[in-house]
Amino acid sequence: MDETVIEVADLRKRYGDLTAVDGISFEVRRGEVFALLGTNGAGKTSTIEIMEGYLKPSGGTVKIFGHDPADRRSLRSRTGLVLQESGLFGELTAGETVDAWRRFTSGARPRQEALDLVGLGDQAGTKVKHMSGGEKRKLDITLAVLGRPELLFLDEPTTGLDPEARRRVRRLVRDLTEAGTTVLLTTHYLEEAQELASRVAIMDRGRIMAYGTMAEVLGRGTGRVAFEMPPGTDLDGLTLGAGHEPNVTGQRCVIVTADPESVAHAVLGWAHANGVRIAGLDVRQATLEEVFLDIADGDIADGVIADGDRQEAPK
Ligand SMILES: Nc1ncnc2c1ncn2[C@@H]1O[C@H](COP(=O)(O)OP(=O)(O)OP(=O)(O)O)[C@@H](O)[C@H]1O
Repeated sequence: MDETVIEVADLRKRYGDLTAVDGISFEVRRGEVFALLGTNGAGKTSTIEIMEGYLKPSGGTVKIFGHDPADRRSLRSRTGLVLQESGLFGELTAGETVDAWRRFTSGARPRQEALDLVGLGDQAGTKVKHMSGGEKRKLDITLAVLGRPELLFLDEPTTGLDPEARRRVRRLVRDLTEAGTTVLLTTHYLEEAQELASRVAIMDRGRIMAYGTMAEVLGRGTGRVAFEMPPGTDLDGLTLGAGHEPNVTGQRCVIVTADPESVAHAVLGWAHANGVRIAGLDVRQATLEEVFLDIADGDIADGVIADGDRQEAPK
């Protein structure tokens, strides 16, 4: 199924003279985790707040399930939000908080099930004001998924959580998407985005600099293929595409490439055909963090990334 849940077209947001969002376009499809990433001040929060219906765009359009996000009434029961700043009441316990939200959430999960989802099962009786920052974050997530939303906005959901709690949230996100929930995720933990997201947009200074499937975006960075070979091996027969120069130090050969899988195939074919025994073959794709840093450093500047069969140049 390839149904569009969020459609953003030529979106702009200006604050006085400052252009925070500079004509961006992307779409989020049903059942995927879409990561919206970016440098500080890139315009992510502005974009998300427009998608959530809290902020008016200066130009362009956003559609959520085909509706204007400002039409909160049509969307409230279908979307869940985890905002950066939570609005919990200190005097209520975790259980009372869930009960209060259950009253105006149709089809809400039972209290215990909701608290167990994020590992707060033992803390139903703890007052919010006595909870740690991470525990409050977990409660925010509980409330966001209470009504089993079709679309979940997770704005830095794991900030302040310990590694075990972050793992639990990752598992929860995977379970939710397996059950058909669409997730729009922002995070500064790029490993987390790489693990969870099927598609990604990376923003810098109001524009989208990289957009596509995770594999397409990772393909923009530089990976490498490295291996050991017997002394005196002749590399002449190893045919690699343009721009791929083997770098040999002693018995070790390193090839820097944006397409490590194709290069590894070529190396294995060459070794097999020439009876060369190679060892320690190491094929490494760029990480999302490396691609992100290239963008932040201005090394990826044109920003045109294929988005599967729908080729689109992000504006
Ligand atoms: N209400 C506002 N009035 C004026 N400028 C604003 C306002 N909100 C955001 N900005 C500016 O717009 C730009 C984009 O901000 P935004 O919060 O959308 O970025 P961000 O990508 O979420 O950043 P971060 O990762 O640091 O949270 C920044 O330069 C910010 O200072």
